Amino acid sequence: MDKLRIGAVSYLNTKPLVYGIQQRLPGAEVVFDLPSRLADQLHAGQLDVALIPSVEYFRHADDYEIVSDACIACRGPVWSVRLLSRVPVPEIKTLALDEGSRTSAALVQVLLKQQYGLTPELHPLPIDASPDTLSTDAVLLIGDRAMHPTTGLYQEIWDLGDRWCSWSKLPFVFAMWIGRRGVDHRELADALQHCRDAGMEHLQQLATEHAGTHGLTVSDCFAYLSRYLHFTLGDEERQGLELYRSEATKLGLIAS
Ligand SMILES: C=C(O[C@@H]1C=C(C(=O)O)C=C[C@H]1O)C(=O)O
Repeated sequence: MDKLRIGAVSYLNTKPLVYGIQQRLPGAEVVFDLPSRLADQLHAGQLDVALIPSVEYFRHADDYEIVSDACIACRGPVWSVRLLSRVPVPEIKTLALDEGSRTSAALVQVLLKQQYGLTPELHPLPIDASPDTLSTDAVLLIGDRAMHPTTGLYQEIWDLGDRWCSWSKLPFVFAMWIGRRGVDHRELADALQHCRDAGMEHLQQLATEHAGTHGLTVSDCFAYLSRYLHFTLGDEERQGLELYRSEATKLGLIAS
């Protein structure tokens, strides 16, 4: 039988979800990449299961199913998903979107439309380009590179987790483990849940191990993993997902 191919996000936020994954799934090949690339690889059949942006699940809901209750979510500020605006937010006309993102790329459009009636012209922010090299009014940044103090001059900085949760009074789910419908994922679901549970029990160790390489203090890294991020898809997270889906659908952002 071919090796099971699993795709996981390469950011710090995923460390607790993949704790001990290779030992728990010795027969699987685990690859790490940007969320947007994982979504494309899963869609192209190059991966069997992947941690992909939640909006991509909605875009292919007929083919996909949620494999595990392990996810990347927040219940308030998330820290690593930010809108940096060089002009007052109501004046944003051009917006660059982080190439790694799909969910937050849609979320920022939902929030700008909802709160200020804005439909900015969109530009890509390539993964290796610094926001300082672009002249758009605003930039959406996600993942590790969104966590650091900014170098440019900004009028406003939004934490998208905070904005969503304050408005909706519901959590926000950025990414989920997704596989193809009709495949028996029970064993894998069990393994992914165990990895998450083990990761949650070792957050202090993970913070100590990864703070330095991410330019964070151990206590900030621990706060990010333990207070900002949430890793379980519960009822409220599902309600948040449904609301996001309907808001994104209204703007035509779900059709793939
Ligand atoms: C909280 C985050 O969630 C991420 C955001 C994603 C998106 O916007 O598509 C996808 C996967 C998650 O890793 C983050 O990366 O900072």
